[in-house]
Amino acid sequence: MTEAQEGVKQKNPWHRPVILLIAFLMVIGIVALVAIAVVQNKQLPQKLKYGIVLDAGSSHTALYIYQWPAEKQNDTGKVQQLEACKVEGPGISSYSKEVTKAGLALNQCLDKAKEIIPEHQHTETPLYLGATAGMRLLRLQDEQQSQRLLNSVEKFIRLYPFNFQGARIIRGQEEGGYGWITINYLLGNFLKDSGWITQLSGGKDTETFGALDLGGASTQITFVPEGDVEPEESTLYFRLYGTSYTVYTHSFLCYGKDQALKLLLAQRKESVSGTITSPCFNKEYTRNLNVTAFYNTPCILGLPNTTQDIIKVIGEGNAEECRKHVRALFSSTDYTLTSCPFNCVYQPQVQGEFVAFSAFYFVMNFLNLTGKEPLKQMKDTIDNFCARSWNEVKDNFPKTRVKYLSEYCFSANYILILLTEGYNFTSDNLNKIQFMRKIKGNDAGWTLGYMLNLTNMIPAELPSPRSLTHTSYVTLMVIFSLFLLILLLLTLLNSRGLLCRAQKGI
Ligand SMILES: O=P(O)(O)OP(=O)(O)OP(=O)(O)OC[C@H]1O[C@@H](n2cnc3c(O)ncnc32)[C@H](O)[C@@H]1O
Ligand SMILES: [Ca+2]
Repeated sequence: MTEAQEGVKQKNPWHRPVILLIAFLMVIGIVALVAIAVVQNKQLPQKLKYGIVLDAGSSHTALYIYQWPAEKQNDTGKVQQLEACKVEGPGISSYSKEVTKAGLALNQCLDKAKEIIPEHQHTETPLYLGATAGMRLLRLQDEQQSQRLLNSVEKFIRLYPFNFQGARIIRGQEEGGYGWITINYLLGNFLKDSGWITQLSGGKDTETFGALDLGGASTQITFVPEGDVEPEESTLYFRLYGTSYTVYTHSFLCYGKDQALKLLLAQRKESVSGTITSPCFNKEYTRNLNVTAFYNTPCILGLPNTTQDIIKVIGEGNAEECRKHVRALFSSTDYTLTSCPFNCVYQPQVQGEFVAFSAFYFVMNFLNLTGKEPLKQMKDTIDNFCARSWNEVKDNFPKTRVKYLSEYCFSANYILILLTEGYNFTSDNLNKIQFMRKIKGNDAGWTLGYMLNLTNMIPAELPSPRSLTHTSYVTLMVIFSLFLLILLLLTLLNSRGLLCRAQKGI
C-alpha cells in the first residue's frame, strides 16, 4: 500500500463498520416507525348504531333494521340494511274493521328486532312507521277510522323498548323523494369520492338517478329534470353534501298495480249473470271476485251493474287487447277517483338513468326482462307469456304464488304502458331504466331515505376534509420508508465507489 492510499483510508469518514452501523440503525428506525404507525393508528372497535323503519304498504308491511358506525354516520353509504322482516298477512289498511289486529300482526318482526339489536341499545334505537297508499285510501274513505287504526298500531308498538317516533301516513311526494334519496345514497351519487387521491385530483361530480316505484296502490316517479320544475307541489328541494337539487316528483294514487287492476276490471260491464272477460289474464284462467270487497275502494266511483255477490272473471290471454284496456285507464275516465290521471299531470321530459324497483322489478324479473332488453323484445316476451294457457303456466311455475302468477300478464302490460305512455319513455331511452330489487344488499324503497332524513344523517354541507384514512396513512409511511431505504443504499453504494476509486488512486 502506498502512502497516499494509506492517507485516504485514514481520512475517509465512510469507514466500513461506521457505515454498517448507520445502515443498521436506519433500518431499525424505519421498521420501528412503520410498526408504531400500524399499531398506534389501529382503528378502534367502532360503536354501531341502529334504526328501525316499518313500511306499512298497501299490500304488506315490512320491518327494516339499519346499522351504521356511530363515528361515520355523516359519510355516504355507511348505513347498511341489517334485516328485512316481512310481516305476515296483508297491509295494515286491511285491518280497518278490526284495528287491534293490525298491531298484533307486527309482533313477530318486532320481536326479531329485539333479538338482533343489542339489548343495551334498545332504548336509544329510533323506530319509525310510515304508511303509504293503502292508508291514504282508507283516510279518503273514513278519516276517523284511519286515525283509530294508526293509534291502535302505535299503542302496540309502544309496548316495545325502542325509541318510537310515531306512526304517520307519509305523503306521495315524500314517498317519491325518499325513494330517490335511498337509491342515490346507496349508489354513492351524492358525495364526490372522498378518498384522498380523488380529492387531490379535483374529484368528480356524479349525476343522480331517477327513481320509479310501483306499489300496490300508488306509483311514484322522481328525477332531476333538465329544465325548470313546476308546479310547486311536484318540486322537492334538497341540499345534500353541499349540492342543491331541484327534483321533480309525482305520486299517482290508485295507479299501483292492485288498484289499477281493479280500475281495469271495473271498466268491463259485466253480463247479467255477473261474468266479465279480460284479455289481461291467461286463457282458461277464472277468478271469482267478491263484489263488496272488490268495490270497496275510493279509486272506483259507482257500483257494478250486477246484483250478484260474485263477479266471475274469465281470461282471454291477449296482450295486444290487454294494452288497449290499460291505455283506457290512462286517459280521461269518469268512473275513477282521478278524472284525468296522466294526461293532465305536468311532467318534464324524463332524462338520465333510472332505477325501477318494487313491482317494476318483481314483474320484469319474473319475465327475465331486467337486462335492458329493447322495447320490441319486451313486447314479444309479454305477448308470448299472455298467449300461454293458464294450465300450462301453472304447470311451468308450480312454486310461484298463484296470486302473482295469474297477474303477471296484466302487470307486465300495465308496466309497459305506464312507462311508455304514462311516463313517456321511448324505445330510445327505455334502456336507461335498471330494474333492481336491491342495491349493495339494501332493498330499494323509501324507508332508508326516510330514516336518513329523520335522523339528520345527510348533512346539508360537505363535511370538512378528513385527515388520512388508516390505510392511506400506513401506505404513505411504507412508501416514504422505502424512499429512505433506497436513498441509504444509494449513498452506501456511492461511498463504496468513492472508496474504491480512492484506493485505486483514480
Ligand atoms: O307502496 P304501496 O302502494 O303502499 O304498496 P306496497 O308497498 O304494499 O307494494 P309492494 O311494493 O310491496 O308490492 C307491489 C305489488 O307487487 C306485488 N308483489 C310483491 N311481491 C311480488 C312478486 O314476487 N311477484 C309479483 N308481484 C309481487 C304486491 O302484491 C303488490 O301488488
Ligand atoms: Ca311501497
